[in-house]
Amino acid sequence: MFSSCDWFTGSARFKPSEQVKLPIVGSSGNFTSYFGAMKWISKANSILHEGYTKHKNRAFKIAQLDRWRVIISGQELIEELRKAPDDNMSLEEALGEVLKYSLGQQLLDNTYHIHVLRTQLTRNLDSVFPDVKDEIMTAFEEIIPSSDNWVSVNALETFMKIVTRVSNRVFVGLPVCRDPEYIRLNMEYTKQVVKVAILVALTPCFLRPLVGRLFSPVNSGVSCAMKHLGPMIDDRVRKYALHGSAYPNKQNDLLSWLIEKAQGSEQEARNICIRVLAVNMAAIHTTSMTFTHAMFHLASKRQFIAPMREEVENVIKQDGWTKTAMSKLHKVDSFLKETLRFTGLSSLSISQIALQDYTFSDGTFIPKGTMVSAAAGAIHHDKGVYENANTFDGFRFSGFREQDGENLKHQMVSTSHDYLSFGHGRHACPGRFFAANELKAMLAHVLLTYDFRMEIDGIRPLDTGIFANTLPDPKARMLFRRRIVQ
Ligand code: HEM
Repeated sequence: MFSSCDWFTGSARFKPSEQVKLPIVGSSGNFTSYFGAMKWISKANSILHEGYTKHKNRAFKIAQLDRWRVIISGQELIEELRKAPDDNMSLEEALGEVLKYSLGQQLLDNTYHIHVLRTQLTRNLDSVFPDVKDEIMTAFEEIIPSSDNWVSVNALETFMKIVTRVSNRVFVGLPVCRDPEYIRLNMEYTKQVVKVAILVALTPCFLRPLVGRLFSPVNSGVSCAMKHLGPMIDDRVRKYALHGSAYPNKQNDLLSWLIEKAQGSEQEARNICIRVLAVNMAAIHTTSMTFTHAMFHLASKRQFIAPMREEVENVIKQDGWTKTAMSKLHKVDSFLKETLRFTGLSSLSISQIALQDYTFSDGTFIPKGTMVSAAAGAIHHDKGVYENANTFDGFRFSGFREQDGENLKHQMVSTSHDYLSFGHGRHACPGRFFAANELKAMLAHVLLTYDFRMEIDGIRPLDTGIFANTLPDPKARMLFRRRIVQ
């Protein structure tokens, strides 16, 4: 039986799998565990569901090509995992396992950009909202013109372009956020990093550095980003050095916030570009796939359209297009949260690697070097956790929010041990407040501006499962036309 990371020759720091004394789900013999690991690529969701059904609220292990992964569920274990200190259980280490080869070690060694997202980006949501709204209106009108005739578009690609523009209005500002080459760079960079990460996961450990060197998109991505951002960064760094943080005509965007927080060589334009690309990577695919999933649900379950339109019209009439208005869109928020519950992007969450041997309070022993994750997808579809869990109920959470004292708990951004789409705890997604705001504004705009339907009317396209991810059909098309108000 293979040990963690002995996919041909593993790293010595990982202990043999026999020390992970847990029930196995899937195959277990020497040959069959590799077979089981191959099955993980296309059948991860059903393997996880089987494991959860048999071992709910406890731990089990599954075979992956390079290691065993321990899967946990239940309030106690999940709360314990999220509270475990970073020098015991590490997200960076888990991400670094593959991303260090595709994305580079520098981002993992210094994560100040995450702090910037948690603080400046989130605090500035109010002040950047007019830009977000302006970019949503302009991008939609240019990319999906609201004509009297139906216009057919590839949904995922179209939404990704719009999300890239809108996000980058706040990341780097005008005019770069509208530059087609810059948009393509950010869309392709992410795809390339994910492809290389998958290639790395399928490669024997000793060859991984070589695969990273040959295929990592970092150098070419940074060269292209420098063309668009380099002179702007140099100019801002100069002004910042001369006048301090309140220099004249300072733009209120991620680029400025990064420059202010960067220390030493991190202030060099090339290094700032690496951070901007990394934030785009975390933001664009997650947000655009979530929006695509939501639109596929909405176009195939049309009963949710009229109540959300009414809500948006009422709230905008009262508060205008503002961040405050977005926080009052309870039905829209609920619909997006239900999308993340029902078709979450990943069936796993809060993945961490044990940096030291760790024993959970129920006695589950996790040897150093073991990857541990929570069974998010299975929890989200557990009838014991969510009533009618296998039914998409767009207003499930807005209903709860009407009850006394329940308002905040059921917001899209509120994480918990049974809602894990943004992770949970210290490392919960730092961009989720921005993402929720952007997604709500986009959905509200679409509801008021367009009539829309699936190309095959009323039928939600099938999702694709790869590893533990649930991706919306990348080929599916949607039709849009100017909304006819009845
Ligand atoms: C609907 C959209 C999004 C979803 C579903 C999502 C989901 C997640 C999840 C599940 C994690 C891992 C948390 C954990 O393991 O505990 C994460 C981490 C992260 N997300 Fe998001 N995310 C979204 C949007 C964004 C956006 C818009 C940004 C940036 C503006 C962003 C930046 C990040 C970063 C930097 C991390 C790593 C955090 C760390 O290492 O501590 N995400 N996200």
